[in-house]
Amino acid sequence: MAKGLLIVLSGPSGVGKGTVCNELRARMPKLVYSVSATTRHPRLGEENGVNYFFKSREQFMEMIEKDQLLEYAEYVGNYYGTPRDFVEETLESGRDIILEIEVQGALKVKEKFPEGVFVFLLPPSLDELKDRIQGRGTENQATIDHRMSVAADEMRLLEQYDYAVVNDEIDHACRRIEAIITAEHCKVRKPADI
Ligand SMILES: Nc1ncnc2c1ncn2[C@@H]1O[C@H](COP(=O)(O)OP(=O)(O)OP(=O)(O)O)[C@@H](O)[C@H]1O
Ligand SMILES: Nc1nc2c(ncn2[C@@H]2O[C@H](COP(=O)(O)O)[C@@H](O)[C@H]2O)c(=O)[nH]1
Repeated sequence: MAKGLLIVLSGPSGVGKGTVCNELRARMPKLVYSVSATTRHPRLGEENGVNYFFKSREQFMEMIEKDQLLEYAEYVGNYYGTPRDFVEETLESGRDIILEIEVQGALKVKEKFPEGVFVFLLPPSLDELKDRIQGRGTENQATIDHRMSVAADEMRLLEQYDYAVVNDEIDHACRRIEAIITAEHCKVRKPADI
């Protein structure tokens, strides 16, 4: 059986990765979502095992030591990582999986899975990015400033991705990503790629 596609959706904080990913999952019910582990505290309404697996630092370090993470990164004071087994089992079963992760982690995934599909989500402008992260109202000003300060560096890594999608309107961004996934499924795979 052919393996599933590993799709990595990345981009700066506040660009709309979570929003676009939720909409994509509604449109593509067979698309599996990778729930990450994090040491960040839950936001209002976030549920353990649904939005994230919320871990203490000690628990997260144990996951690293036991090699349970496909990748992990420290981002603005917290650790985030992708549980390995779930991703590998999903791909083996022929289903597509989407990872919604920041750029350092995405590039580590690329080293391990160069055949993955790496999509960078861009804001229409930096002002709009700031408005979105501020408008979400989930972080304090210091955290927003910190996240914005790393956004410019993150966007410089765009050229390492396969696709760039501007999240101007959610519907447009989703249509573009759906088209990318469809095209990737139609791609002729050379023996060296398999
Ligand atoms: N196309 C869009 N137009 C206007 N607002 C948007 C759009 N996409 C997302 N938003 C809004 O921008 C804010 C940030 O979106 P979201 O939380 O999905 O970003 P994110 O990239 O997942 O952020 P983080 O990396 O910090 O988790 C939310 O309030 C969301 O409703
Ligand atoms: N490298 C990883 N980054 C991840 C993972 N899960 C989420 N993220 C990214 O972290 C930032 C901050 O997330 P937030 O929920 O605190 O706003 C954002 O860019 C996420 O996409 C992961 O497993 N690995």
